[in-house]
Amino acid sequence: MEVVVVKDAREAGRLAASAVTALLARTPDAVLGLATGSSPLPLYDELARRSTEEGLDLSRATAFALDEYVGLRRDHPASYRSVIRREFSERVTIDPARVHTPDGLAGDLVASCAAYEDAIRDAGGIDLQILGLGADGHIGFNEPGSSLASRTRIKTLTEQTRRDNARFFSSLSEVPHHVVTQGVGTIMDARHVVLLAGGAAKAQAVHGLVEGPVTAMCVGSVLQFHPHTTVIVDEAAASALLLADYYRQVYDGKPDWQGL
Ligand SMILES: N[C@@H]1[C@@H](O)[C@H](O)[C@@H](COP(=O)(O)O)O[C@@H]1O
Repeated sequence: MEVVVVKDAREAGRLAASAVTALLARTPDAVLGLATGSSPLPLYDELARRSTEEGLDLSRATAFALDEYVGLRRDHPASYRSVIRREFSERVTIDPARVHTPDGLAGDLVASCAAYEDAIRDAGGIDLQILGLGADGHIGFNEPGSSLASRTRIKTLTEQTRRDNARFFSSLSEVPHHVVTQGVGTIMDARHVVLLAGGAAKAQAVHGLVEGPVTAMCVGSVLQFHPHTTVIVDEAAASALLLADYYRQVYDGKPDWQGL
């Protein structure tokens, strides 16, 4: 696991965008995994800028979102389908037909979760998975106690996560209780994971993820078993890391050609 401490969210976005750009240069038909929440927004801004100003080409890429609320209408501004469209698909050259979001309105949610797993597999698996981090250590919507081998399925949100996400809704009562999320095992299958976290509210979760024991109580800690994870954090989110100076030293001494 590589930990990169950056100055601010913009720098985090630029660094993550460079990983996406390098991947697309090698593999124009790459499969991206997309996260929602506020942490990846500077990344999507930078991808949009590179598309407009530098000709970054996503026309052959495919994307799969991590999660979706159950029962929320598709065109609700807080649905992850809407967020991914607004922040990503409509601002880059990707074919909208190749941008997938779990279906939180499916009549048969269990079958729809299995179909989502099949679609990821049929696309060749995810090359680069963007992740945020919940204050309780969740990735996707895999709340504490999630099976570390889980696949795409229905989960119940904790009240903490509902409160955290209420800012995207007109009131807390509007936040759904249930979601569909890629499982922890699904995320672990991605070939490269780039996790973005910023702000002091994430400091303990970042410490647990990077330095804590691997435990379903901090689901992100399972990434310690992942062969290629890059954790990009700002100073505040890095503030509880015991080995922060060491991570800085490692990154500063890294040759440019290595990339992320
Ligand atoms: N399902 C999303 C997660 O994928 C995201 O990582 C988390 C953190 O969001 P933020 O980046 O806004 O702190 O929020 C939601 O719970």
